[in-house]
Amino acid sequence: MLVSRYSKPEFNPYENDDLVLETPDGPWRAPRAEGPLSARLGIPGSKSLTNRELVLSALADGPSLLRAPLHSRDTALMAEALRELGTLIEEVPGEGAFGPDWRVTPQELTGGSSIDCGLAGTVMRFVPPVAALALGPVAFDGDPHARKRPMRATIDALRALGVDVTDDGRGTLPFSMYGMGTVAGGELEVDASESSQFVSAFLLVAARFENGLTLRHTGAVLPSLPHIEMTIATLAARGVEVSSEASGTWQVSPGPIAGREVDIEPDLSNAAPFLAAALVAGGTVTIEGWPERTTQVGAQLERLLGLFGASARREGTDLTIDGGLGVLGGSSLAGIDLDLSEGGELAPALVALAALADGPSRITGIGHLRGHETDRLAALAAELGALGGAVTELDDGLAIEPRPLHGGLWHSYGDHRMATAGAIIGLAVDDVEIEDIGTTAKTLPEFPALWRNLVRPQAAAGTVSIDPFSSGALGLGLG
Ligand SMILES: O=C(O)C1=C[C@@H](OP(=O)(O)O)[C@@H](O)[C@H](O)C1
Ligand SMILES: C=C(OP(=O)(O)O)C(=O)O
Repeated sequence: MLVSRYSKPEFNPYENDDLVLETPDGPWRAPRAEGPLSARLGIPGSKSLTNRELVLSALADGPSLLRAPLHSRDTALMAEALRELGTLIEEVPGEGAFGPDWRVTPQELTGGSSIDCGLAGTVMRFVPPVAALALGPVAFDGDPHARKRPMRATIDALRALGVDVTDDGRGTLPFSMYGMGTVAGGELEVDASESSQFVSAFLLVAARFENGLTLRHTGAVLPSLPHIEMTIATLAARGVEVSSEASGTWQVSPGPIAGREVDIEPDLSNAAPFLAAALVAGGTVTIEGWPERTTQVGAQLERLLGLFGASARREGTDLTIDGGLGVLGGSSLAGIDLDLSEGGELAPALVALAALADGPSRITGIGHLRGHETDRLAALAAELGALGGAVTELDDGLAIEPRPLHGGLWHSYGDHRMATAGAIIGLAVDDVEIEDIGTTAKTLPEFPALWRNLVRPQAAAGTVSIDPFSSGALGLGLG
């Protein structure tokens, strides 16, 4: 089995001592908020956009430049997977505050490789259809828990397209396939009820199939629709039109995928714990570089945090969430009743807030979170329960009864969003320790440092204020 831990590339993108990456050996004591926040920060690039643009760049008819991409374990794994298939991906100096740009030069795709998917859904779902266009065998495996994530839809779809796949019948990693160098395409049925990524994966490569693709989703539910919209938008920007004549059906004509220069937006879902912190500690948190228009589901945070009682304001490219007095200052958080099927990746942060609210909450439409980095419904219920909370698993979600919480060890299950949910609780509850905070490197290696800055009291004002990334404070240390 391939098991890799993420380690930052040799370059040090940060000229700011506040952003030294922390990788504690033992549990990480979650900082307690000591007063209302007045924080301002930038967030590294979107995982979902970076990994889509890497895939599309590898399939394109010319070179691409990804500006300010995310540098994290999931994107490093994607870059490595595409390199394994022959793509040239180089780091080049750029303007981004969190690492270099990526120049991608597509090459003929070649097999004869092993792909480490880590725990990255985007790698395990997006890369196999690309490998179908390579000539030769390609093996896929990942972390121990990755072997529990649903992959049957990928395996079945590859076979339906005529690709030879060898697996053990469990519908998970590991499996291997034999790419024939070309795929005819045509009609394809996919049950994407367990993950929208099964749809995105085949749409991303479909223009390279000889006959294009008509893909029909057959399952009863389809989660994370904005992520499919994101796939369609990234394709459109490269000249590939995806049409949809009926709900759950998409058509892609064969044709070239254009190389392009693209600015990667900040990861708005990774902004969730930072914005949520304003409701817990009180005061304001401002995220810089918030896009005016985006397909990222994190854009819904303005509305979703409003349900708990926050107010939001946009000034230029800043989004500010104002948590008023916050839980710690004595204001109450409203309980919520929410169908979150569109934005399941926001659930851990929202569940943490719900556990600190004044009334009960129900978050539904997220049964598919059982197939995420861990079974997030079970993990959230267990970890909040262990701190004195009362969280009940529903068929497709969670019911949360706020209770007084106490400190304790919060397990991360190798899941970045479990770790950051624990950090939200730790703002308000003494002695919360996060087991394996390093797992945040999956999408945000800077999390521990950014979080510490967030809650660091500002001596003079008695509030915290961080501004490490504005006005070019972070230059690249690349010569
Ligand atoms: O396509 C993508 O980039 C993603 C789609 C969603 O997956 P699911 O549909 O499996 O929830 C989301 O939760 C995940 O974080 C990223
Ligand atoms: C579900 C997630 O990730 P993945 O891309 O591994 O599916 C997530 O980041 O919340």
